Amino acid sequence: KLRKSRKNLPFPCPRKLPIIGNLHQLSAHPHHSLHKLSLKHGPVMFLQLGSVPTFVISTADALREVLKTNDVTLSNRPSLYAVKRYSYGLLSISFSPYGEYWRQARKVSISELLSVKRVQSFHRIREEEVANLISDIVKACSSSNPVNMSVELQALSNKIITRVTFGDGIVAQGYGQILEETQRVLGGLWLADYLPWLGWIDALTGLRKKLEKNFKELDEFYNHVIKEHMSGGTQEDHDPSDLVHVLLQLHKDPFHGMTFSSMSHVKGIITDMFINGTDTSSATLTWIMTELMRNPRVMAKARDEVRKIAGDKGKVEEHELKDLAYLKLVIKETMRLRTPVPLVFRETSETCVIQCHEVPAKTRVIINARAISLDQNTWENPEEFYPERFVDNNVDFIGQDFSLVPFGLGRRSCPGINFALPVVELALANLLYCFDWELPAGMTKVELDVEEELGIAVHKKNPLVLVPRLFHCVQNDLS
Ligand code: HEM
Repeated sequence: KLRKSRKNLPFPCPRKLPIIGNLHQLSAHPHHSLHKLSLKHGPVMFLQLGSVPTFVISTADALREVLKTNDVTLSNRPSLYAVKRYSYGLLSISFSPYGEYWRQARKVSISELLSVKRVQSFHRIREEEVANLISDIVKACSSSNPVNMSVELQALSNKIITRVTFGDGIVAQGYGQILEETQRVLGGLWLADYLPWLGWIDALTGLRKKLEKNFKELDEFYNHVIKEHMSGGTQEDHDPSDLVHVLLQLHKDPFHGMTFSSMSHVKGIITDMFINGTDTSSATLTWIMTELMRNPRVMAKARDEVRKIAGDKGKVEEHELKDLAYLKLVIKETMRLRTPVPLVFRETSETCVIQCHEVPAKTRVIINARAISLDQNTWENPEEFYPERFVDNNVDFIGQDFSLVPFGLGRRSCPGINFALPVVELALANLLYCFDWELPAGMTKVELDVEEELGIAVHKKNPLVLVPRLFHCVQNDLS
């Protein structure tokens, strides 16, 4: 029986405070707080985050039940203040509302920017950047210095995504700081997103000014890149074609030009690539190294596999990745236990029915991917890092059975999975092949305090610092 919609929806809901609702119950790690609340209030709970009505879904069964009848309605995204600006008025794939523009932009991006063939064309960039990373670490080996792996891994994924997106000529011109600031501003807490009527405080605290300054710099950077590409400045070295080059071709194409009709459309998609493609891969790699340090048995097994496959030739090459079965299990298990994007944000596009109750349009929906990975009803000993759990369990990354959703699921699932995995696999395989890893003197276990930016786990204040020991098959002078 369908019950009428109400201001306070009749779902389990933790106690609210006036004005801020349930905001005070979220810690610096919202996915942890939400997980804890869900254990008490149930797998589908209703929160009032400021003035934003929000559903939180925390188990595979609940996700299956809710999406069974609401897959399309829940394929919308909330439009957040900073996101609107950086996506040139919601023209990115990630943030555009569910509808014709999103459908076309996503379809074309999957076939032209993130296809297996396109990703394959960037193998030289991946191999060069992984070789640079290894060579930096080799230098640290000779001086016995510890290495800040969080910084190294973030630099690796930044360099790869920047070269792939903007082309080689651009990297040297040092725009990294602008892009880093963009990520910081996007990750900030915007009152306007939770209490719109208090949004003016974002102006008082200087957040809006920061955004406008950074957006102007970013836009100038994009204009510069686009001008260089149009004038052929960086086009001569276009093997492979970088993503800006491909987007400009699509913009000129009479057929696709309808989708990418203005430069703002092109810029919206560029933002998609580097915002989604950087911290996600580096967070994954940092978590994998963390879990391997905590689990020496798994570290030894993964390292032995890699060294057996690559033999004594001094490095692992991309064509060998397909043979690294255990390494893939390690990655999958890390994405389960340490889900790098723990919260997936959606919004209802129209009124829908959830558990027999009418839910209005524009209700925010948070899928707690981390909580789903820790659900006792789905996973045996869910807190244990045990890659072998996937040996006889074919559950995939892409959420088809709802129990593992690190890349989201359904229509809005991550289209960058084929881009991300070769980066993660190649970097990890070489880190394990080239070095034995130890904790710095005096440290007995790995402690990582993880912060979140944009919902992505990052490790900046308390980075992962490790001491590498060179494997004898690797030359100690790679230069
Ligand atoms: C380990 C790396 C990555 C992880 C864990 C990850 C995770 C995610 C998640 C959880 C979502 C939301 C999905 C949903 O709503 O169901 C998403 C969306 C998205 N990701 Fe990724 N991602 C990764 C890498 C990448 C890369 C490398 C790119 C592109 C270069 C990318 C591009 C996107 C885009 C464009 C969307 C928005 C899709 C849409 O709204 O239709 N991602 N990603």
